[in-house]
Amino acid sequence: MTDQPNSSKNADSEKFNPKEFLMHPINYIRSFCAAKDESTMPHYKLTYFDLRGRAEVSRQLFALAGVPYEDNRLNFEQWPAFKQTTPFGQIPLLEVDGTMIAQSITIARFLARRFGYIGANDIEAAQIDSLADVIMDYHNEQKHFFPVLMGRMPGDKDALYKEIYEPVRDKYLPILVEKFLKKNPNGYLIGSKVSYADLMLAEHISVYMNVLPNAFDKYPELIAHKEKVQSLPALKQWIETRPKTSY
Ligand SMILES: N[C@@H](CCC(=O)N[C@@H](CS)C(=O)NCC(=O)O)C(=O)O
Repeated sequence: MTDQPNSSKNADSEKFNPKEFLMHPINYIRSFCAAKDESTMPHYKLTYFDLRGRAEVSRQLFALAGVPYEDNRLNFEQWPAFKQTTPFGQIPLLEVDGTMIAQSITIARFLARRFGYIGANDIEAAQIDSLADVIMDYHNEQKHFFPVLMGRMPGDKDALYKEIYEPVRDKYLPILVEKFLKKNPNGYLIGSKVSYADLMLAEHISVYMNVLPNAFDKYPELIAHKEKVQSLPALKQWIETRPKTSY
């Protein structure tokens, strides 16, 4: 997208046409607003590998909000050169009209705030942020298991499941179930609308269930939560049509 077509489009859309307005006032106002929205919409570019991984929650937020973005997926040959251009040498990276924002949870939180997936007020937002942080603690405590589970690193998957995954799972997940899901009749972690923390949790359950179908048998509430979140129409459509990757 260049500046030139946008600015001329904007100028055209701002020329008031009284005849058209009197004939079709509602349509006229609608198309005026649409042209204005399009011309002022930021350009979003989200760069990551061709994986769901740390970019998927942000991609899901774009899908839920119906906001267009550039889903830039690098292959491993492209990575070394791109790495030099990033603030911290890692991806995901979000560019908003060229300004770089790094760190997956920061990106997700930023989009959630912009698009309205971070609770109904600042108290709910803080609770949702704390849940996102605790979900990251949970991921970090079992980070040596995940690459082995996915076959990316050698190791005894069954032994690590018992030694690392089960204790970490049973330390964190009951808290999410008992203190949040069971207490909220809306079926989300917090409040009455899906949040980016719900997306983080549902994505984790979904990735693990593909490889470990019985991993959450003890926690049917988490499976129900994943189904509820991933059945939201815009999200369902994204999940059905997104590039197919194992995680
Ligand atoms: N805390 C960072 C971690 C980012 C991270 O570990 N990115 C990995 C891909 S998942 C990466 O860029 N690896 C390539 C490298 O470090 O050269 C975040 O959540 O964004």
